[in-house]
Amino acid sequence: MSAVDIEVAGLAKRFGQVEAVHDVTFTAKAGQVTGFIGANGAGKSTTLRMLVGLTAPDRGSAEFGGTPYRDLVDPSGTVGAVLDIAGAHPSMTAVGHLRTYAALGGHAPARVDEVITLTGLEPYAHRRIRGFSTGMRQRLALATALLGDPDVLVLDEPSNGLDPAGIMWLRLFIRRFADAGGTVLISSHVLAELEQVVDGVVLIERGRVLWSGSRAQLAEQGGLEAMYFQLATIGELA
Ligand SMILES: Nc1ncnc2c1ncn2[C@@H]1O[C@H](COP(=O)(O)OP(=O)(O)OP(=O)(O)O)[C@@H](O)[C@H]1O
Repeated sequence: MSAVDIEVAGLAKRFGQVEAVHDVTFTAKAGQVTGFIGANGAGKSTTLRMLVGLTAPDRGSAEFGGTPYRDLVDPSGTVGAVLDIAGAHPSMTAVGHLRTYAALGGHAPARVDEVITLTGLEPYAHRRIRGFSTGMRQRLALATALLGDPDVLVLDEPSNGLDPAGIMWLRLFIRRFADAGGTVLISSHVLAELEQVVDGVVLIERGRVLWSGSRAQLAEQGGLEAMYFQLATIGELA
């Protein structure tokens, strides 16, 4: 695994009257899990989509190891993103879906079995996606993102729909990924769940970074929940 930091500088995006992302700057370091937190509508998904070129920013930049996503030589080998779990065709099986994406991405067919094992999809591998629960879809989306054996994972609310065992499994998975040198940027509303796994946190509110810091700095603030409610309230009043 190569060490690839994510560097975001001055990102901004407006949709008509809505300033979804006003000015977002932060770094997510290799070997660390960085939590990206904020209220509904704070601008998390828009920021993550701009990182991987799905939404064009009005201003600012996002780079992976110094290179914007669009200029990466091996995009799927550098960044795996789980941003939207609705994309799989309902009549395909999980294996069929992964084989298609492996072929499209030029990945070895054997990688399909590897990602199925990595994400615990074996029991559902030959079932049609139509009947998948949200948790199964999350695992399939993660498996798809892992096909290229990326150095970086960008995950938007990946624990939505996962049962308690699934949440525990995901936490262990991303911890191991970061401990092996990978970079993880993960958004969530569920503060308690993130607190267990993050090395650092970026808090956004109304499209601006309100606070960012390490796990140790977070502890000085009394933990994630205390910091969040203190600062998010200040942000609302400002
Ligand atoms: N394609 C779009 N067109 C118009 N407005 C949009 C679009 N995408 C996002 N927005 C608006 O931009 C703001 C930020 O949305 P975004 O989805 O980035 O927030 P979020 O922090 O991910 O929220 P949530 O936690 O609810 O997913 C919201 O006001 C949203 O309604």
